[in-house]
Amino acid sequence: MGVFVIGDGRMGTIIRELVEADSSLKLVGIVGADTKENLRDAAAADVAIDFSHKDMLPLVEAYVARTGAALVSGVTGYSDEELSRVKALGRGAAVIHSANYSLGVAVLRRLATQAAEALAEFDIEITETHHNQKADAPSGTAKLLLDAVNPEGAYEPVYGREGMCGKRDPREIGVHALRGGTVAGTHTVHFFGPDEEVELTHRATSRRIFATGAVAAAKKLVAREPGFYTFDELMFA
Ligand SMILES: NC(=O)C1=CN([C@@H]2O[C@H](COP(=O)(O)OP(=O)(O)OC[C@H]3O[C@@H](n4cnc5c(N)ncnc54)[C@H](OP(=O)(O)O)[C@@H]3O)[C@@H](O)[C@H]2O)C=CC1
Ligand SMILES: O=C(O)C1=N[C@H](C(=O)O)C[C@H](O)C1
Repeated sequence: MGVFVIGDGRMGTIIRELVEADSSLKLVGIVGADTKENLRDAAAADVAIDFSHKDMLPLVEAYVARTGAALVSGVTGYSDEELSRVKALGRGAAVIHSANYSLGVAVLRRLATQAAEALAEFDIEITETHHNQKADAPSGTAKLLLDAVNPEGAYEPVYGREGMCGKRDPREIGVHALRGGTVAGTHTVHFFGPDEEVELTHRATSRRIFATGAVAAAKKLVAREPGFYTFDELMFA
């Protein structure tokens, strides 16, 4: 199975190592920011794995449209419009986008939904912590968890608080980003009730878990018909 890796940073480098170490996979190519134009006439692969940057999207769209390669996208920081464009690639190829390819976060998402249903009167806040090189905030995973506890959009997200912001509105969910050091990614969903608190935390101790999950998703995706798939559909169905 031929794999084209898009992005040669922290994630792209690990994915390249995993591909090169797996005898069932063949590295067709890899591009980063300074070599991104190579994607315009790059060789076709069975699957492209994209952990680059939102600004790479037009080149990724062109590559998938030209080659029909399946696409595993892990890029975060997309606008709603850009995310719709990623999903639209599913009309011609098998496509998955997930803000988090770890099995642990897939389970955390389910637990968060269950807790939010059971603790309907509790105040919910989401905190995320990442390394000091992260480009986007809040993390894609924090947004994923926000959707998990707020599937109908009934609550209003509040991104940080400062000044005379007044008492907390029961219909808001605070989302807070911490940045520092080399933290691979920690996410906590807090449920605050009267005299009690529940915290659900996922702590990545290496970004290798995301790369492993993305490669596993790629192997499953290449067997699928064109369409847009979720991580849950591919890995747990
Ligand atoms: N879904 C998941 O499970 C995970 C998702 N991510 C996401 O993956 C993405 C990459 O993360 P990470 O590897 O840590 O980031 P890095 O900054 O280490 O790598 C990003 C890559 O994109 C390139 N790039 C940067 N800016 C641009 C640009 N404007 N146009 C084109 N290419 C660009 C970089 O090139 P150069 O180095 O030359 O700048 C590099 O090749 C992020 O969006 C991150 O949030 C990360 C971990 C897990
Ligand atoms: O940039 C990162 O590092 C990560 N990004 C993803 C996100 O934005 O949720 C996933 C993971 O937390 C690491």
